[in-house]
Amino acid sequence: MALCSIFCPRIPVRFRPKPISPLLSKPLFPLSYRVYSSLQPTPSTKDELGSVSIGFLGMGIMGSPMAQNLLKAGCDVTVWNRTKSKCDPLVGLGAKYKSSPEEVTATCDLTFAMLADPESAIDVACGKNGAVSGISSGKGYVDVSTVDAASSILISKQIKDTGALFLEAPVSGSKKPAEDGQLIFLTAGDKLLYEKAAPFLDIMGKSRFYLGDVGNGAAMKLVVNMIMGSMMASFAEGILLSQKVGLDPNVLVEVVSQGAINAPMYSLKGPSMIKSVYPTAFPLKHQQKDMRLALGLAESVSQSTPIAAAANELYKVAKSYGLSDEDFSAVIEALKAARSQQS
Ligand SMILES: NC(=O)C1=CN([C@@H]2O[C@H](COP(=O)(O)OP(=O)(O)OC[C@H]3O[C@@H](n4cnc5c(N)ncnc54)[C@H](OP(=O)(O)O)[C@@H]3O)[C@@H](O)[C@H]2O)C=CC1
Ligand SMILES: O=CCCC(=O)O
Repeated sequence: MALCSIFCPRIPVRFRPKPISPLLSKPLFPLSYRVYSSLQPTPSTKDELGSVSIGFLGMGIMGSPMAQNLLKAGCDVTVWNRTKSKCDPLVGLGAKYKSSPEEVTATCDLTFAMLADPESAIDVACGKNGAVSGISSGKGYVDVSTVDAASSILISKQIKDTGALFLEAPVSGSKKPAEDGQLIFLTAGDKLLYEKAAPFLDIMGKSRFYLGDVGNGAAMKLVVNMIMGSMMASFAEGILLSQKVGLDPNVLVEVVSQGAINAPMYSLKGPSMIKSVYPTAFPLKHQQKDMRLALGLAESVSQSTPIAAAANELYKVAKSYGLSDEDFSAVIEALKAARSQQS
């Protein structure tokens, strides 16, 4: 297929009609699948999909279900995780296992990485026995971790120095959307790799945005999560205030859910927050990391973000209370402690 076809205009994902059913909304072989790479024929059948060997690094809350969806769709998946035991369920489902990121990229055409933070994303890509050591020209590396732009650019440079292609593709959506293949990919980097990875992104997600140069996907993700972190902190304040003035916080959640400020997050997390339980979907430590990185982004362009700065302090307090691995909705505990200290 001619390379120029990669740049043929097509309907941006965000302008596509709303899906009628999950099956209809997620065809296994979307139109974009026709555009693959200059190096390989265009896959168009399930067998051809399985002929691209996929690597997946990081079997955490997000990485495991994402890799599982690729397996379920018939992909040839090889997994690696720092803590090896987390690969066992995937191997049980048919995944192959390699003992280092280097071995994964050496054997796979296209490798995804879903790691905790900038430090781990850089180490897994660029460290000893890292992805860079095994990757080579004709292959691709897609980092779906949430990191800052500088870290992503560093990883991109090292991957591209080998002749391989790089795409950053952090995701919006949490544990359940990851399980349901309903993530939103915020991609940037090599356009050719974006097209090459598209059918696989479409297995794991419901939409994807291509945002241009490496760093733009990271920045978009951080802005989105900065908003989310502030929303959650504000919601936590509201729940506690409603209780303190004698209102039923469950009714507050219901009222919020019917109005213009409704967000699925409130109905999803509110009832458990009221019961002081925080089943982890998005770990609080990662939300605080994202607030910190978003504040750094804001500082780099002298943008004032006082609301996010205040919310970040609450996540830091919650972390100091040992709530790092709880869901980020546990930020409410930081406000409870402040309240009990005052009274
Ligand atoms: N959970 C969520 O709702 C969402 C999370 N994200 C982002 O996705 C990324 C992953 O999140 P999530 O799956 O929830 O996180 P988890 O904490 O569940 O998983 C983190 C992964 O990173 C690995 N890891 C951590 N430190 C290192 C290291 N030093 N070297 C090698 N591997 C390491 C962990 O390995 P090990 O098992 O050995 O600890 C694990 O595989 C984060 O960037 C997060 O911000 C994005 C959207 C939603
Ligand atoms: O980074 C985590 C995002 C969680 C979400 O989008 O629901």
